Amino acid sequence: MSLIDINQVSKFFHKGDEKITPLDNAELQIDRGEFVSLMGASGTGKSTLLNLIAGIDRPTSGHIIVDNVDITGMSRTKLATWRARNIGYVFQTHNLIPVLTAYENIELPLLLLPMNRAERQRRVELALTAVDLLNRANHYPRQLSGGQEQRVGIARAIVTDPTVVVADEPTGDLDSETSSQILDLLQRLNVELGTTFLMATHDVEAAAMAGRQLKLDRGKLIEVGERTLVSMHPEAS
Ligand SMILES: Nc1ncnc2c1ncn2[C@@H]1O[C@H](COP(=O)(O)OP(=O)(O)OP(=O)(O)O)[C@@H](O)[C@H]1O
Repeated sequence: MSLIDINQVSKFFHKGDEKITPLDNAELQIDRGEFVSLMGASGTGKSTLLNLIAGIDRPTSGHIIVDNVDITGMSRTKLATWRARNIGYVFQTHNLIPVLTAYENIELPLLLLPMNRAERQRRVELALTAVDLLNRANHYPRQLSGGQEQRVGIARAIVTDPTVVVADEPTGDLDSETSSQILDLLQRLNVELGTTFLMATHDVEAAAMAGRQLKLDRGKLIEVGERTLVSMHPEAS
């Protein structure tokens, strides 16, 4: 069975008299260890899809199953706990807390889990090492470059070893050189840690580096091009 199963999912919004349908009986299956990119014109519903998979929003109809758990009918409280364990979220603007150091920002999601301090420290140091920022652990966001801030955002997303990392325009705020460094980092984490990624992007080159490319068009998810082996972690089943 797939790691993520989007089963006949629809999502409607009402804007005044207008009914908006970002997802219309959409179908998608993602396997463990895949790196999937998601393109689509502005306003087609990419963020909506990521938010549904992350349990931040709920579908109007259909089912979302993540790692054998149907999250569609979960209560808000259960969903919050589930999200803390299973979802890493990378934002366009990294959303770091300015009064916390890089270390403390990365530690934050672990405080929601039953975990002692020593284990938290071990995980934060591993995540800092993974994004090559161990020497910036005690810096505040304002003391970091844009690319470093995004690397802290990525470390915060992977620190819980989540089932899936959703990334919404992770390079949208960065210059092209820093963008390609961030994309290299995401790809390395996918290969080395086996992390499953779903990344929404407007950047054709960023999308192309994923092993599997999707496009969201009129409420449906369409496969673009061939699926390559790069999208599959060698140890993934
Ligand atoms: N909470 C909401 N209430 C009403 N309409 C919404 C809500 N959230 C999103 N929408 C609408 O749903 C559509 C899809 O929005 P979404 O942000 O998912 O698109 P997107 O593809 O991520 O866009 P972009 O590439 O510009 O970030 C848009 O028309 C948006 O205005």
